[in-house]
Amino acid sequence: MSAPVLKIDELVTEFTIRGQKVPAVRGVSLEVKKGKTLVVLGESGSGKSVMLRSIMRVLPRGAHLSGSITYNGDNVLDKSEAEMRRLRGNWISMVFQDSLSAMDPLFRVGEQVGENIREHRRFPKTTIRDQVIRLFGEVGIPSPAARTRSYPHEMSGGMRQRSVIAMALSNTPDILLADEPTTALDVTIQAQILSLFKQIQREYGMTMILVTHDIGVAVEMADEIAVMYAGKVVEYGDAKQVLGAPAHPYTQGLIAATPQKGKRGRLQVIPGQPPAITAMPGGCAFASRCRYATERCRKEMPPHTQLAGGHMTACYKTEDGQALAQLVRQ
Ligand SMILES: Nc1ncnc2c1ncn2[C@@H]1O[C@H](COP(=O)(O)OP(=O)(O)OP(=O)(O)O)[C@@H](O)[C@H]1O
Repeated sequence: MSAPVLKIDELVTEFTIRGQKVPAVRGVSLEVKKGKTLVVLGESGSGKSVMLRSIMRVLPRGAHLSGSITYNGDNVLDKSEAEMRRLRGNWISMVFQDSLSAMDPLFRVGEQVGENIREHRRFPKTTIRDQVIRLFGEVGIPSPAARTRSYPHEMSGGMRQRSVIAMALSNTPDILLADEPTTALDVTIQAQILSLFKQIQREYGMTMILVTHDIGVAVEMADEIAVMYAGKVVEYGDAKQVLGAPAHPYTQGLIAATPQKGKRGRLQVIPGQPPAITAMPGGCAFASRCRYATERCRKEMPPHTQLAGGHMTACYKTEDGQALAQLVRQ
């Protein structure tokens, strides 16, 4: 089995809200293997983006990080800001949902991609220009040489997202972090961008962490899946296991709420809302929405239970289920 390229251990990310430290990420441990895609799945507000931004250390002032994020044997959290600048956009790159705000409206897109190369490499101007044109061609932008001279607002959403991807790839990073990279795009463009990611991954052997709330994207892209709820990973494992035999009631609910090909009938929406980070309950944060919840779930946070094949879940139902299975076997 290949070693993890990136390993996150007990990551806690806190914000200061009205003078109080409030965690948005509450002890996340994850790893991603070379050339593989880890999809982080969960509803809005579950802490997916904050977790991804914690890896890059691009968080608002006052945010506090603890735990460890190991990349190339070093803890990213121990690096100086100068070391982080060398890492960002060079070894680890990020693509955000909103391509318009990812680009400066005042500069031509080609210049912005070129600038990202110049920041990290001492290449002559003409080499950089050629590289930008090559990158634009690679990400499927038609007439790449002409397009490098466009301003962001002159491009369609899909083309602009392609140029953001070109920027993220410009220094052939080891790891690409993508935060809802297709959410703002219409369905056909979404499919094109996802297949572009796959193609790039094959060609560059790149490792990816992709954040999404869309199970369809997870089905399409994931080697492994981490399901996040209220700042914690509640289920983690091989994509086929997590999607095919979801163990956590939240994952089961997410899947039941997703339209499936060839299946008719009403979708089962998960009732209620996730708790706000300022009002986190003591036990399992999903308990108030879970039809299996017991008193114990409301009082104590269930520990991680290992299932077969590295599949993990944090739910007393599974733990009790396993205990029952053991009793039956005895
Ligand atoms: N700068 C901040 N200050 C205070 N709270 C924040 C800050 N940024 C994010 N949060 C809170 O942290 C929680 C997690 O947010 P996050 O953006 O990671 O969720 P998400 O799962 O990525 O959802 P979405 O898909 O809506 O972005 C939310 O409750 C959010 O309000």
